[in-house]
Amino acid sequence: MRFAKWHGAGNDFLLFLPEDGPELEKNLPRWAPRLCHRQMGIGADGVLLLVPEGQATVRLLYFNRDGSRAAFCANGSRCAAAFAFRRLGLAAMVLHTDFAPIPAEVGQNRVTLQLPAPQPVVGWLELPVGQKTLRGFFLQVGVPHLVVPVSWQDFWSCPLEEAPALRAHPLLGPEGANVHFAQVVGRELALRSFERGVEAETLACGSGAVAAACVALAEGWLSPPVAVRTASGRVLEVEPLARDPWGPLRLSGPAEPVAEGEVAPELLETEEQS
Ligand SMILES: N[C@@H](CCC[C@H](N)C(=O)O)C(=O)O
Repeated sequence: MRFAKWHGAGNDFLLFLPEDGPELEKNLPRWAPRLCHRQMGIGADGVLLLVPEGQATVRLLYFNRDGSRAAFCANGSRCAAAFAFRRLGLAAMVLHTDFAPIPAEVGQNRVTLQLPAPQPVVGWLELPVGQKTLRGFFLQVGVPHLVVPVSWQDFWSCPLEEAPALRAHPLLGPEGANVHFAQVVGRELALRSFERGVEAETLACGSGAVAAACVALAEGWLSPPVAVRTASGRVLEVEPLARDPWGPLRLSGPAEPVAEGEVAPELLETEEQS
């Protein structure tokens, strides 16, 4: 089975077209944990299946590393658009995600997505975690995000101790949320992300970057466009289409190819890996 690996600001993905392998749509929830395993697989944060539907329309299915399906992955969608440009010759397309139809444009070294307004925007919550109470802003950008403002001296190296408890906090409902620690550094928003379905820190989260940028704009921490520096060092740019920080937005950033190859059939045939 043929695969391609790309990363969007360090958030890495395995990409497939239906012709790459048999019954991918049915099998990917089971195969994703094996393919994405960092030591016993190829290694990735998630898997995408691109199903070309019309002239410039691609249905996009996203699976987290643990095999759970998520409605949207912004960095994955940017990588999918760049991959569709390379394999299908599409420079502009609409990606039909489980969240919404997302127009995407592939430029030189950058992919831009046009996103609908975040919804619902729940707002600030006080979340008890152990002996502490943490404040976080809860909203959806296709998938749920909790944005926690911090002021850490060692922002990039500080362990994300509270992240697992926040990610599954009862106040966030049964699905929990992706958790992002955000700090204004100079004119940028520095962001560290702990993702659902990966259950660990990832080097970037595109929809999380959008969520954090909206909070930064609404709270007056920064003005548009917002440069979001991710843990990979790569920067994502978030720009509202109008003045309203809660309206439709544009997200742009790099999407970089890593490898193409064949998945060893044994990887998919072996017993379940943990
Ligand atoms: N990395 C993503 C978000 C992927 C989905 C997320 N892990 C979830 O299950 O909610 C992005 O770039 O948006």
